[in-house]
Amino acid sequence: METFPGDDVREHLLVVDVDENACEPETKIRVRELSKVSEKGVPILGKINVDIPKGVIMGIIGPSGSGKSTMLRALNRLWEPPSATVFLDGVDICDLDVLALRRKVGMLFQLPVLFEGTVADNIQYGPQLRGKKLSETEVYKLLTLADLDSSFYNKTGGELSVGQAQRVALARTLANEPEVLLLDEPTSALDPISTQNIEDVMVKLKKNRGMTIVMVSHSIKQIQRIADVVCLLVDGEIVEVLKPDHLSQAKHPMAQRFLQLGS
Ligand SMILES: Nc1ncnc2c1ncn2[C@@H]1O[C@H](COP(=O)(O)OP(=O)(O)OP(=O)(O)O)[C@@H](O)[C@H]1O
Repeated sequence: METFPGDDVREHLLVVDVDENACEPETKIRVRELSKVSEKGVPILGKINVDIPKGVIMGIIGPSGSGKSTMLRALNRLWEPPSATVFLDGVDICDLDVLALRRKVGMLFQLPVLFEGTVADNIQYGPQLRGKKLSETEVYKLLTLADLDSSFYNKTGGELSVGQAQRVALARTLANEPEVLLLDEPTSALDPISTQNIEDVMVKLKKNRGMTIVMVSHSIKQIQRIADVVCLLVDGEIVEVLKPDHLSQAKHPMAQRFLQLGS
């Protein structure tokens, strides 16, 4: 069996078998002893260990300032993690070309920022950087995948609602054919219908494409709707990894308080 630095912590790992019939689900992202200390010496992340199985939606929840975004950003090197702490398909992500990594591990933020030009220009941008020109049909397919109809093709950012812009940002990310999607509170600025649209797309991407999705959310209800597994972060440490319907069994006192107050 392949071993990784920090694998001696494996027995302490909080691991959930997402599919109870599977012996050991394939790990897409492996995090080992990931720590971060601020420039002033304040601990932000403390020796995080987690295995993210392939083809699941993992929700990350926790109180404000607990390190959720920092952890997420380490997974595609928006924050550069120390070497040998984050592995994609068993390869240290610090050894990968950073742009190639970010194509494989795409990210969507809380507020979508579209480039100038049309929706189609935005969607074609990533592949174009690699010398690939997406055809009109390919752009339409990506629009459909992000739950947008063909009328959006020639619209500009200024003509879109935040929810529509978020779906364009999603289509733009999907144009790079990522294997993993990182989502940092992707629906916190959206109305309930736009939220549901995005959630539906996530579930379809997992089901139809086997996509691995890691989503930071402040909404416990959202996590319960779409996540297969939940990672609970408190003060820079993972205190629980649970199935969403087992959240009420979280033992950590801060976790319990957070869950009681959460919506
Ligand atoms: N570059 C940095 N330098 C100093 N402190 C930082 C830096 N990045 C993050 N922090 C601090 O680290 C802690 C964790 O931040 P992070 O944004 O990861 O938390 P979070 O759980 O995502 O919070 P929120 O839910 O409010 O978005 C916070 O106290 C934040 O102020």
